[in-house]
Amino acid sequence: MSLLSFEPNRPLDLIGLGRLCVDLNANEIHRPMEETLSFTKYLGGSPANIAVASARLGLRTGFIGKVSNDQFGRFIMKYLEDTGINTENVHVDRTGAVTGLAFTEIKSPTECSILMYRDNVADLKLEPSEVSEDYIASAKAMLVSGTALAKSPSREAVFVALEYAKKHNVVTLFDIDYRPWTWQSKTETGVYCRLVAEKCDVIVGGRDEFDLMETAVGPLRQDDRWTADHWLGKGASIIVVKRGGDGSTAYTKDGGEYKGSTFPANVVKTFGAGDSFAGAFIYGIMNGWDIPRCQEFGAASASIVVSSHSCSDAMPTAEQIQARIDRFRAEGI
Ligand SMILES: Nc1ncnc2c1ncn2[C@@H]1O[C@H](COP(=O)(O)OP(=O)(O)O)[C@@H](O)[C@H]1O
Ligand SMILES: O=C(O)C[C@@H](O)[C@H](O)C(=O)COP(=O)(O)O
Repeated sequence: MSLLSFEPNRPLDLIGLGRLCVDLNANEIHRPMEETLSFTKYLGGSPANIAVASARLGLRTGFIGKVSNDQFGRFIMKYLEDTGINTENVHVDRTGAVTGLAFTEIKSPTECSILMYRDNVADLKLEPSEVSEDYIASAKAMLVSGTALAKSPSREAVFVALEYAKKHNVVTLFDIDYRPWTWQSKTETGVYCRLVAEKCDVIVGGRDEFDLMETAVGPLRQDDRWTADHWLGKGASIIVVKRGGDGSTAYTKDGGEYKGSTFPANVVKTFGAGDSFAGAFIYGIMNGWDIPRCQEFGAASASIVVSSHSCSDAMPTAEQIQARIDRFRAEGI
């Protein structure tokens, strides 16, 4: 029995839904933000990064979202198009909303932080009526980012998209993607993420993100097995708990439990690990690989991205990831 069943003959493999933003990554690394003078601009936003990863890996990728009607919005649209991501369901805001910005501080390979500017952002203005049922029906899988639930109308747009996905047998993937900015409280986050998690086939998150969903309604357990059993019991097929440099554990509805390790990296910064891991992991499951191979591919991709300055630009091709795996097998580095 396969864990997930992807409809054949759909024009798109994967659709991402959520924020399309801009990352401004500090050029002078190993300095606090206060002393940083210049930044390099990249496409950003977790689901956007995952869509780029997916397209680089050769999946036919589309996106549902909204960008600002300004230079940043046009930069994002062009980047998506240049990367081969279908933008048919990406709307342009007409209300004067802005692009969300993520300034990144790279103090050391282990001390990285993000400062987000997310007031009146275009991505959260996505209206339910702007989500195309036909577009969703044209894909095999849809990835939803938890941050898209932070405010209405984007929140309702996510639920509408999930209804369409269910109706058309589109496999649903949920990246909890907790970003404290734009949420009112952790309880609000946990409650809405729970409502989405119980509708999804695959749930990916850090231990702290699963904690957030659990503590909204119960005690702090921090028990991966409990977490997995809970969400598998609600109907999910695959749960992945990520633990940074300690790797990941995946649990499957057929009773599987798989520990995924990491690859050595010359870490420049730690952000981007999760998005690259998710993109490559999804590529693996869409190719019908077993879970340990998907985790290995995800971890190898993450080791490449954390060794680079950007997230989106650094997303590797399948050949680059395979070369990373081969090198590790041959040389142990
Ligand atoms: N310092 C690191 N070195 C090598 N691989 C890493 C490192 N940090 C994370 N990874 C890889 O990326 C995956 C996801 O990382 P994680 O930090 O948990 O996600 P997120 O960025 O969403 O918080 C990990 O399971 C691991 O495979
Ligand atoms: O998600 C954002 O809006 C910012 C990202 O583009 C950013 O670079 C990042 O934090 C990546 O997230 P991660 O992969 O979960 O570390």
